[in-house]
Amino acid sequence: MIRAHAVETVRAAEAAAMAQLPDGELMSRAALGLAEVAVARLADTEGTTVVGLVGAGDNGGDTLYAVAHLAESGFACAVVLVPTSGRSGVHAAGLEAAEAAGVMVHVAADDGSAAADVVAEADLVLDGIVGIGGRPGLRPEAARLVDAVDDDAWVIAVDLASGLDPAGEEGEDDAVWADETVTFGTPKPVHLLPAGEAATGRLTVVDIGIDVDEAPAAVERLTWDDVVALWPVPGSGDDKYSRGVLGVVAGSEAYPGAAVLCTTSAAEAGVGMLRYVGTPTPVGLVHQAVPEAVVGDGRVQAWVVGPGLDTDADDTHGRTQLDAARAALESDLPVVVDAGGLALVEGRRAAPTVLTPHAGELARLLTRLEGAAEGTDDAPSAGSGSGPSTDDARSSVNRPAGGTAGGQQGAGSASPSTAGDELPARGPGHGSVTADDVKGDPLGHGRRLVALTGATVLLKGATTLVVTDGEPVRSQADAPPWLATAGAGDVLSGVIGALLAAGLTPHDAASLGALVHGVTADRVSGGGPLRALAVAHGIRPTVRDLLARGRSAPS
Ligand SMILES: NC(=O)C1=CN([C@@H]2O[C@H](COP(=O)(O)OP(=O)(O)OC[C@H]3O[C@@H](n4cnc5c(N)ncnc54)[C@H](O)[C@@H]3O)[C@@H](O)[C@H]2O)[C@@H](O)CC1
Ligand SMILES: Nc1ncnc2c1ncn2[C@@H]1O[C@H](COP(=O)(O)OP(=O)(O)O)[C@@H](O)[C@H]1O
Ligand SMILES: [K+]
Repeated sequence: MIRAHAVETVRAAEAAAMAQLPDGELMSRAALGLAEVAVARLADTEGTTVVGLVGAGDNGGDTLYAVAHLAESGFACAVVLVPTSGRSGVHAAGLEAAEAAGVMVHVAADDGSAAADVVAEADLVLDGIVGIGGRPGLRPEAARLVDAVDDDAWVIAVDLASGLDPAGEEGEDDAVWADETVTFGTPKPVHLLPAGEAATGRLTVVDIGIDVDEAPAAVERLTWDDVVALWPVPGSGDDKYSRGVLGVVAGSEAYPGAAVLCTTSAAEAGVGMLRYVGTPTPVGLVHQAVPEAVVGDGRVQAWVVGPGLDTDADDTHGRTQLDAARAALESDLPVVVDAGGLALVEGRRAAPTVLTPHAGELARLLTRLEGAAEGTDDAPSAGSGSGPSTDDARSSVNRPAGGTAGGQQGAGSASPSTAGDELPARGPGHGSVTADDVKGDPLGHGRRLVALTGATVLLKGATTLVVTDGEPVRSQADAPPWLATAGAGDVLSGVIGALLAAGLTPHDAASLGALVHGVTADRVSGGGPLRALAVAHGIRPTVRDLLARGRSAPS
């Protein structure tokens, strides 16, 4: 597991380490580690020239010492001092070390265009403008220098890309876009959260001897090794019931394919037994595609409610299925609620619950529940026409146009959430939340839904966030953009349901499900298009291989 720590935690750990060490030791370790990475990248790129952008704090200090090491190793090195106060504004001892090593020093405040010319010549740029002490955004003098960086230069952000919010909460376009970030001691939240991950580039952690092992993480990311630690592997005393029975209320006459996708992935994830509750068309499809599934209600350990559920159905079969969905939500069993099921959520459930919205669904749910909490009438039901807004141009999440469900051969159409995406944008207004609002602050909006429902909220996207009250946020970015395809969410809900039925906590089931779903998509895609059904069929070999990896790893 990768664990990222909040700035306060890092500063406390640094203070504890510094109390035991000679002055300047931590900075010296940070600078040496940074210089070693820079040397390796210069070798990879056959670069010879280095420029350090140096701000007013210790981030600039790290950079000055690192550039001094690089100059001593024979590279042509310069630094540009960014603060308007010039030399007097930067780390004095670091500047002295750089000059002693023969580094050229340029003061941006004295001659900005000459400094920009120097920056433009560099093969490798060290961004030491600000680190964990930075406020989001770049000042104009810094932004001009950053703009001058050559497109082919390798940009290493020192600790974090300057301009980003270290906490990763606030989105900020005006920031350095790094090829790589060299961070010290431990990753910071910004490195793993959607607001900063893309601008962070490749993440390298340099050990400087601070101890955060016992400190709570702010953000976590499961890795392949966690599959071995968390995946429910049956023992010799198990039977199908003890391994967990999953009930699935999914699919409808309007969207039958979602039932196939969801039950297929639950079966592929190795659930002990599957019960399926649906209307005649998806029942027929599930019989064919997943003969293991038992059709009809019965005792289960967990439910998946909602993929492809038609909450507007008013025929007898549809109403019976909706009754089963509501009964599952009212039960004291763990439930994964996805797509159409989200429209049935009225607030808190006492039992473990995972809500799996994408940005548009989260916007609609918040609008409805917050409207209800305020006693306003601003509470649209699913399918009422208040769909998510158009894509945010800044977002890397290029959701496909809605209504692409025909791409699932033989599986009928996917979930109503997909159809809902075709609906017109709901503009910002009284009490309403838009999909763009959610994309602009995914974590903040996820937390709002957690506060309203007490559930674990899994917010889907290029980076999938799993938010649970009292737990570090889990952030998974394992999938290729090809996974943005109709029905992929139906597959995810089946995997999470299987894990909940086996007894995992909602937080572990959701994040482990997202990891395996994303890794499977990556394998199935192999760099090209994928189908949701192929992802569902890829779950079993992916889990097998991830578990085998653990068995073959040295203890
Ligand atoms: N504390 C420690 O023991 C260690 C700290 N290290 C380095 O020290 C950094 C933290 O240093 P500081 O606390 O001095 O803070 P920073 O160097 O991150 O930044 C603070 C300075 O930047 C200015 N500033 C803030 N936001 C700005 C913005 N948007 N544009 C321009 N200037 C801005 C502030 O006025 C202040 O002068 C870490 O990120 C890391 O690089 C490392 O040397 C490892 C050890
Ligand atoms: N740009 C992207 N990169 C990687 N994965 C993505 C991206 N966009 C969406 N996804 C993933 O694709 C899946 C889409 O699910 P969802 O939107 O619920 O589709 P559907 O409702 O059609 O099943 C989610 O797991 C989501 O995290
Ligand atoms: K930086």
